[in-house]
Amino acid sequence: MITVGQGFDVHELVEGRPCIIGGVTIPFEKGLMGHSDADVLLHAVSDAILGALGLGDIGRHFPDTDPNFKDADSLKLLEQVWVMAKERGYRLGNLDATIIAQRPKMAPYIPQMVEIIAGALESQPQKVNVKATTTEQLGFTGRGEGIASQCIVCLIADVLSS
Ligand SMILES: Nc1ccn([C@@H]2O[C@H](COP(=O)(O)O)[C@@H](O)[C@H]2O)c(=O)n1
Ligand SMILES: C[C@@]1(CO)OP(=O)(O)OP(=O)(O)OC[C@H]1O
Repeated sequence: MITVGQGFDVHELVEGRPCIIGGVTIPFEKGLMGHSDADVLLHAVSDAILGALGLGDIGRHFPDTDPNFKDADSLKLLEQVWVMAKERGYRLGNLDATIIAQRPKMAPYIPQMVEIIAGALESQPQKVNVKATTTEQLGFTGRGEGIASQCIVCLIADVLSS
């Protein structure tokens, strides 16, 4: 059986916060604002998996009103989401994600992001694709006010036929 899900997230870029994307701390003059560490890519990945499972979104499972998730490591949240997928018998088919940011340049950090996401999903890096695009200086991402990410995921459950 195959199920697919998609995720989308946005976080504001502000001064005085670390810029953590895909589990990688990227040297940059600004960072992402959020209740958690605001890892916009891992949030989109988590939402895509939860969508594929029909389980809502990360805000439902990890509310931003809960002090337990203040400055939470989004990789740990993704690992908890992955437990939900495994409990239902799923493994990763493939995942494709896009980071939408004018700056910083993501390309040097993408291989590390892929390794981190594949590790969290107990899968091979070949099944995880992460890419980046600017918006040609248009819109809130183009003005550097925030960073967005989107992700689509395919999960597979092997069912025995009789
Ligand atoms: N924050 C970003 C945005 C883009 N890239 C890479 O640059 C290439 C060109 O981007 P365009 O928006 O002009 O298509 C793109 O292929 C990305 O690989 C990046 O590293 N970081
Ligand atoms: C992750 C959570 C929880 O700390 O907080 P934020 O970092 O604000 O992120 P958001 O993308 O709004 O998603 C859900 C939240 O509940």
